[in-house]
Amino acid sequence: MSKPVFSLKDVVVTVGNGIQILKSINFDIYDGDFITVLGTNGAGKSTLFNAIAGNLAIASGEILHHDKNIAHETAVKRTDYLARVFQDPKMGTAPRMTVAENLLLAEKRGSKRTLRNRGLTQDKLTQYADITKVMGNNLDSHLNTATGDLSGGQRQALSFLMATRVKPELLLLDEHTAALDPKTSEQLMHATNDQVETHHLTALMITHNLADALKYGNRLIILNAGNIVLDVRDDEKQALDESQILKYFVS
Ligand SMILES: Nc1ncnc2c1ncn2[C@@H]1O[C@H](COP(=O)(O)OP(=O)(O)OP(=O)(O)O)[C@@H](O)[C@H]1O
Repeated sequence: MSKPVFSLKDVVVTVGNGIQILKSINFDIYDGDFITVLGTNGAGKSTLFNAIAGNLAIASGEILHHDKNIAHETAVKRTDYLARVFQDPKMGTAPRMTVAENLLLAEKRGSKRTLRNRGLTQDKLTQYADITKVMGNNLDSHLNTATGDLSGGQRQALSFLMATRVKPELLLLDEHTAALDPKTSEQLMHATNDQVETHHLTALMITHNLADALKYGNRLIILNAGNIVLDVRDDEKQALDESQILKYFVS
């Protein structure tokens, strides 16, 4: 196996009273891994994402990005190579800007973000119509619509496209379909999987949907009480069923 893109080495996160909410987490993320992340409420899934993204300081350990320890890099610096989509459709998009303007802004990830030179040429609009169309939810008809006027599903699809407009080395999907109705959620999940496969994205996806966690991705991680209690890939993951997974959901 090639070298990992990211490695977590003995990562510990504590809160004020010294309680460890992540306890010596170790795992490697390889190029093209699509890892579904499960665990009970309070298991530490969001904390893990916050630690990787730099929104939460780690107490000890290392987070390596191509062998460089980034544990002390700011969250903003880490957006040069990481992107995240949140559960809340209101996060990740600017509500008063149009869909096209948000996509243009997303192209500036890693460089200074400004819309001074808006650059929304006809070519760009055609390109944006193509990339939004593949999400399959009519977002392509709303390129000039203010983002705040979109449905939750369209807004999440836009957040996804923005997070991947400049291909991140790691995409963090933080229950990104959880706030949507079942049909819209399933539709976005399909589109997500298509995009991950088409663009060979490397992604971690938190979900409480066991069926999705089993169906999608090449690898599955289960967290419990701040520990990784299961980390399986490929055939071993394929062989799992929901009842086997539920055994790891102990509180
Ligand atoms: N800043 C904080 N201060 C104190 N406790 C915290 C803090 N952040 C998280 N915790 C606690 O750490 C534990 C892990 O929380 P976390 O949000 O990572 O869990 P989770 O697996 O994402 O849960 P959920 O599925 O409910 O979103 C919880 O017990 C939570 O209360």
